[in-house]
Amino acid sequence: MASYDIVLLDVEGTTTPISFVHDVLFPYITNNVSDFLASNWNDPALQTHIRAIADQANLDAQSAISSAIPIDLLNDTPEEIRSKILANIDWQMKADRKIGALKGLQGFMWQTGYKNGQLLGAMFPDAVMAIKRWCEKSRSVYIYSSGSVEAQKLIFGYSDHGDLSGLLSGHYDTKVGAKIESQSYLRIAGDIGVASGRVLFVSDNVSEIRAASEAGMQTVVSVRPGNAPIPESELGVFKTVTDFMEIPL
Ligand SMILES: CSCCC(=O)C(=O)COP(=O)(O)O
Ligand SMILES: [Mg+2]
Repeated sequence: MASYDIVLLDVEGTTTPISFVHDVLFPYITNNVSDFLASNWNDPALQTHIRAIADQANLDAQSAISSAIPIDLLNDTPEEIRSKILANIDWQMKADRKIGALKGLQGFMWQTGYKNGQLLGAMFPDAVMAIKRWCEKSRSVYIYSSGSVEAQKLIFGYSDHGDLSGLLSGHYDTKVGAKIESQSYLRIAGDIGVASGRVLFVSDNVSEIRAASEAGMQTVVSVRPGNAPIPESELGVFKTVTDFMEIPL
């Protein structure tokens, strides 16, 4: 592996167990969303997320996605809107959809859970050790996740290893582009102001790794308990680690 200046990390399956996302973060949403919408309906910040979910639902309905029900924010009653939004969140979460509107609402809701102590972001200990070592050795660490920037700041800010936010130089979510498109990685390198070859991207998802590699980034696949197995056709194509401290500096 060549030297690198920037480390770009995925979250779920990389710094954080998939089980934490699926068994803690997602149930927090499904268990609380109905009450949360009822209690906070008139909050302008919530209404911004509602509009984004409705816009996405209308796009999905136009694209004939079978579970999508159009939401008419001007003519539906508030009760109709609320119940359609709840149905929409339910199917999107069951499908584990990595789409900006849903991820935005999730991050907004998790804020309450982290701040009141119900949620504590789970980190693999070796990921935290490696992030600290990279910072000590003058590498800058950035995050790129399907989770919203707000959700990323929360999981690292309220982590089971304390507040890690000071170790991170920046965050990207899918506003910069889809994680399986190489253009997204070129945009991130451009935004940081570095040649893509000076960036090391670590993720559990081989399609993301392939896209980053096509953009010229160096890559490592994160192999963690509970992650999806690497497809047989991809075995041996990319460097893999089970512990971040194995990644050379
Ligand atoms: C970053 S906070 C919650 C995780 C999440 O919702 C998610 O979709 C993570 O996807 P990733 O791109 O980090 O695998
Ligand atoms: Mg991931």
